[in-house]
Amino acid sequence: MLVFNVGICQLGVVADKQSNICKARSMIAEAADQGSRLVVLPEMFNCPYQSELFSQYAEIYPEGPTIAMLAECAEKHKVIVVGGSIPERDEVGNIYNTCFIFNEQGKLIGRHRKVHLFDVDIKGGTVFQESKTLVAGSSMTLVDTSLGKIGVAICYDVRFPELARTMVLQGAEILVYPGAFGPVTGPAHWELLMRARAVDNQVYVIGAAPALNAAAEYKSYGHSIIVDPWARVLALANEVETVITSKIDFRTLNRVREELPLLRHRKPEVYRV
Ligand SMILES: NC(=O)CCC(=O)C(=O)O
Repeated sequence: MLVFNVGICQLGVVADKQSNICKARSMIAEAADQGSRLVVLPEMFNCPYQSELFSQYAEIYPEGPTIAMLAECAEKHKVIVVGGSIPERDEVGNIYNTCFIFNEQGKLIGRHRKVHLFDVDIKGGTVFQESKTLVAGSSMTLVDTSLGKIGVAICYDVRFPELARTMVLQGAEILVYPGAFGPVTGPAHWELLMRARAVDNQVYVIGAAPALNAAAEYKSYGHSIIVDPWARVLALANEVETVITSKIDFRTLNRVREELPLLRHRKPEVYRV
């Protein structure tokens, strides 16, 4: 499909898992009512973004109320749902930061386990250690959909341009990043990184964040964003709970790649370390 709408549900995550699920359900409906064919949720949308809580909110595929809600909403509204992320427990008890992706029939078509865990200690700023409770994923996630090929990665994964480039070289036309930047790196880097991945790779980029919850321990920067292959910002939220939408038009992607053929001008033989 050449032209269609996409939507982001920038929901305010609270401690009550059931409330988060209900909120996601109604915001997916709202995005679908506004004409979105692809709906994206934020990182860790069913639980507060705190390492010590991930185990308590985790679900094992295909069980679990969050996973069931995503599948139901995709089928009911006939949309592709990129289900942000939730803590996922595997059969041996490891927990991952995982995005489940469902097609319009409510069928699971992809699952991305965050590859780069957010372990940082920014002096005077953010201290976070996902690896205290999470295990990293080890593969790239590209899904074939009725709208085209979509690459999915999660938040801190956006800082690794090699991942984006590899997905694009394998045909991704849209890169989707559920995320949750904080108040320190958010203003400095969130929009910059989303636009950088778009201009580097001449793709659409979608970054979906939770709304700011002033009572939460980890405060999301919000600012969900949709960027086109020329790095133009098509839609940008502030920090409050909202649904944002925009049109995606693959004729723009084709024109940008034709006029400025970056991907064809690459010289990988020069870039070896
Ligand atoms: N949830 C995350 O991965 C946060 C990443 C982040 O804030 C960053 O600056 O990178």
